[in-house]
Amino acid sequence: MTTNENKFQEIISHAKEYGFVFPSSEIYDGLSAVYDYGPYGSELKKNIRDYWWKSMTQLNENIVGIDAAIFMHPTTWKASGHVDNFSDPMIDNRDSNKRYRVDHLIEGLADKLEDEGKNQEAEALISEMDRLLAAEDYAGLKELIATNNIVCSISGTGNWTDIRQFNLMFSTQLGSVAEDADTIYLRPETAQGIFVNFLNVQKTSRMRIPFGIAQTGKAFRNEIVARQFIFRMREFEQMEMQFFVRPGTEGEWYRYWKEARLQWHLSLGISADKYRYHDHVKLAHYAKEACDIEFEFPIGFKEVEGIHSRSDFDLTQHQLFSKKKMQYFDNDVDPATGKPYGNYIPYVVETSIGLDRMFLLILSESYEVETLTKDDGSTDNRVVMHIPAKIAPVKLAVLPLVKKDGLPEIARELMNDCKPHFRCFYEEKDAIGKRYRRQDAIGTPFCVTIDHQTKEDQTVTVRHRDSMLQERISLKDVKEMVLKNLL
Ligand SMILES: Nc1ncnc2c1ncn2[C@@H]1O[C@H](COP(=O)(O)OP(=O)(O)OP(=O)(O)O)[C@@H](O)[C@H]1O
Repeated sequence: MTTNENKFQEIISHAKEYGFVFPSSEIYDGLSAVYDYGPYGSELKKNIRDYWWKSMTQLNENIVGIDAAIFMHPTTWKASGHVDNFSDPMIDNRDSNKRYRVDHLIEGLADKLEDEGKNQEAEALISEMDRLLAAEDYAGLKELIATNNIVCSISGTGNWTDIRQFNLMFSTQLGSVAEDADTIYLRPETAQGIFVNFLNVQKTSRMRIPFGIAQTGKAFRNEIVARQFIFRMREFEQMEMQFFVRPGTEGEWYRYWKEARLQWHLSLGISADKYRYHDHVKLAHYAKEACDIEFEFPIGFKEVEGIHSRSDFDLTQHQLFSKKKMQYFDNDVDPATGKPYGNYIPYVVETSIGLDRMFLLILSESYEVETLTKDDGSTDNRVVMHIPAKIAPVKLAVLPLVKKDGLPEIARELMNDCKPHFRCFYEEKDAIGKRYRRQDAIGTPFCVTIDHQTKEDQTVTVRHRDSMLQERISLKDVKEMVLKNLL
């Protein structure tokens, strides 16, 4: 295992040990690529979702939110193209019976070439793969796998089947009697709930173009190669925003959101050199332009968010299949004609980020095993999660130094004062150093210790997670100090 793979495994263990993420139904040995979030994980996940929601809806007056159902009329998915097109080319190894996504198999070789410093060869391989995928040339792709001697990691052989398409949607039955029941799908993306509600939202919120609709919620994909922890799950959560614009302005809005979304990531204090854009060569069936924002996970640079210029594809399709007009009347005057722009189907620029992937990004970026040198020269390790304060599961730990002498009462009073404003944690048990370490491991940015001096001068010790520096501040200033750091 490489150092990075080790780090990834350590993060997975840490996430479980400290109540961030558990395998789903673990007592039955888990369910592949499905995970549950524990006490600290569910707080962190909620905080990331809230941070996204606020930045999209509260800070943009022209973006409103919705919360659409997971089940949708089955025709939705015919109109959107998912029934016919939402599939990945797959290939099976005849000796191990293991199934691979073709792009993952080829990317695996490209990663290996990059590790060996053969960057040009890796780039050539990826660009040839993109070309063949765009042309849907499956014989060509199989040939590419063969000429590059790509073998199955289990059997070690290149005994491959032909490449086939595999649809990723989960289906189920709506209705109680099997014969009458309709096949419906668990939504594979949240976007379609926005498109079918486009006019409901536009009319009720009296939005004028350009405007956006944001939504967070579960999506389901029967991923064939589901691995890498919460990076690729079968049930996951998306945070999507569809921005409706006048045709002809989509290029400028695409560039705007491409930049704005990267800035959102950087606003969490994550270093810019951990990010890069990946512009798509092979475009999805609806896209005019598309790119991914990639982050350097311990398993390499990978997509965390997609920005897609989707043209008027989705609304046009829904108009066609539902026979309901999906048009907008624009009474702004076109300077070229001197007349209103009139009726049209808006173009759409979408930003789509996986909440679980963003969660993994935060874990990967925050996790550190620090070696500390003690006064006597010996060393010790501390595991610390440098989670940005504004999304940390717990913001403040309140720790009376001892369980007596009136200190718990003062600590409880502070808890009661802070609790309504942010998540606090109270603990009396164990030596103070041990308590600090437990808070480091879940990423609590501030610990406050109430000691005997507090009774005399109303001051407390604040201990900062990242620097481990301690300072004495007035008891009455604690709440404001924390709040200031959450902005
Ligand atoms: N199986 C999954 N598990 C977790 N998150 C996912 C999964 N599929 C997609 N996402 C998240 O949703 C976002 C938007 O979905 P989109 O359809 O653009 O992904 P995608 O391009 O199909 O992803 P990938 O190429 O990794 O399969 C992705 O950037 C990712 O963060």
